[in-house]
Amino acid sequence: MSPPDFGSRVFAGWRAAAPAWDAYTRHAFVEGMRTGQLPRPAFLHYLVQDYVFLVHFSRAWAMGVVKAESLAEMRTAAATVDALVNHEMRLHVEVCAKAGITEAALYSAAEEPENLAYTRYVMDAGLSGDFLDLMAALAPCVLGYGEIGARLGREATSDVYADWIGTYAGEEYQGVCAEVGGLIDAAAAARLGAEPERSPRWDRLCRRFATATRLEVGFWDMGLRGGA
Ligand SMILES: Cc1ncc(C[n+]2csc(CCO)c2C)c(N)n1
Repeated sequence: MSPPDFGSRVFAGWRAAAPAWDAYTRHAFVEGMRTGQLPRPAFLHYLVQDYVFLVHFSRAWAMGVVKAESLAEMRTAAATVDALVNHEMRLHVEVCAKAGITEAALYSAAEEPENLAYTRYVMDAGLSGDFLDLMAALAPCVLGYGEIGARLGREATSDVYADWIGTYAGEEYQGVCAEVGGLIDAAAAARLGAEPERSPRWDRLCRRFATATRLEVGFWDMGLRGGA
């Protein structure tokens, strides 16, 4: 079965040009969640780092509010900041609390280099570019988890990581992906015209997306290391 495009032609084009896409979405860490074989210490290490990741990722979406050039772009970016800081980090807080890790400990966790590299890369894409550059750096994260969640929702053979899988396989998150897919296509059309692939900016946007995808692979690698 071919992976979902979330209604976005631009995402489909960026994904096709990202050599590391399968290494990201079919990483051993993901496979470990699918089968339930992922060691718990690796998952917890990932989750603590991911909490800090989401703090900085929220800042990046807040930059989307700053860089927006329409009210629709501003609304989606502002709603995502709200969803992230007020709702989505709850999974992390609740799972970690059961393992005796407090939210204060999460907030002050030292960032692993792979984590630091990824979030600051995304921030820089927004700082040095426009809204669309920022979206190209954010897209692998948002839509990649949508793709991984949808597949694991169908293919998981264990319920050990059902909370995580359910978060991203669920209708609510799949709806977020469709919204972000629409936002990306509209943002590209507004800036690059009806055939974005023919724009002189296209290759650079593909490279941004491909780099963020490589950084996702590094993030999973870092997670696995935590189980050692
Ligand atoms: C390393 C890493 N990559 C992607 C995500 C997924 N993610 C990040 S923000 C968000 C909500 C919408 O922006 C989602 C689904 C993650 N948690 N950690």
